Amino acid sequence: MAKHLCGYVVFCRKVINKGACVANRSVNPEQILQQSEIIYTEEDVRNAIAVLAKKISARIAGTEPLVMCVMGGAVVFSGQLLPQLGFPLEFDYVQASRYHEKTEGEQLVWTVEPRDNVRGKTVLLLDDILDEGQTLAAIREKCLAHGAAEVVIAVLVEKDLERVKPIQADYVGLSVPNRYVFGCGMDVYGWWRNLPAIYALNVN
Ligand SMILES: O=P(O)(O)OC[C@H]1O[C@H](OP(=O)(O)OP(=O)(O)O)[C@H](O)[C@@H]1O
Ligand SMILES: Nc1nc2[nH]cnc2c(=O)[nH]1
Repeated sequence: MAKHLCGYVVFCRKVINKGACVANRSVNPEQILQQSEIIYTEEDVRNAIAVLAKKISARIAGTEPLVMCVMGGAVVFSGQLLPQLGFPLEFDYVQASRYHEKTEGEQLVWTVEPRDNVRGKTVLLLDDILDEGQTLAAIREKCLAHGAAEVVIAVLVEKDLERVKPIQADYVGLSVPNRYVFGCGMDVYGWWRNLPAIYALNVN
């Protein structure tokens, strides 16, 4: 059975809790963009992903990994990285959210959890951003609880918080300052995941 979920059509997966995927209409997305600052260009992002693809390939080519996209933020990163991984792999996704179109994290809400296809596999988790680390720590734990042999984590960006996090990524494309960032899959109040560059929100 097909379900419509946040613009994606999802076949035959149990949807635990339909996440809030509606953009905040009380903000003006054009104004937000004008008031923000570009911190990485499209070319910076492309170069960073090419470097990540080489490093990841050197580590997991030959393991026939299960690559898991953390929806929805990692959709752009996954889409750009996957064609550069030149070895056999399987693909799946999970969905968990704790920002809910806001700029501060709250409790993690699961929409699609990892399932038994992770058993015995090298799982490559792809996410757009590692910020406080709570999201990826929870996903990794569930993958291991379902019997994953190992979990390798790659993120497009990591936020520099200057404090210890509950999880470390194995591969980080770009480092971002401690500001709310968007573009390349990352939203700002539910908008602008489609931007090819990375921006930082200016707070007045
Ligand atoms: O390291 P953390 O502080 O836990 O934050 C990182 C998470 O935040 C974002 O997801 P979000 O909750 O915004 O959901 P989304 O993927 O739907 O944007 C992002 O995609 C990461 O998964
Ligand atoms: N879009 C976006 N999502 C996040 N999730 C955690 N931190 C961030 C951030 O800075 N930007």
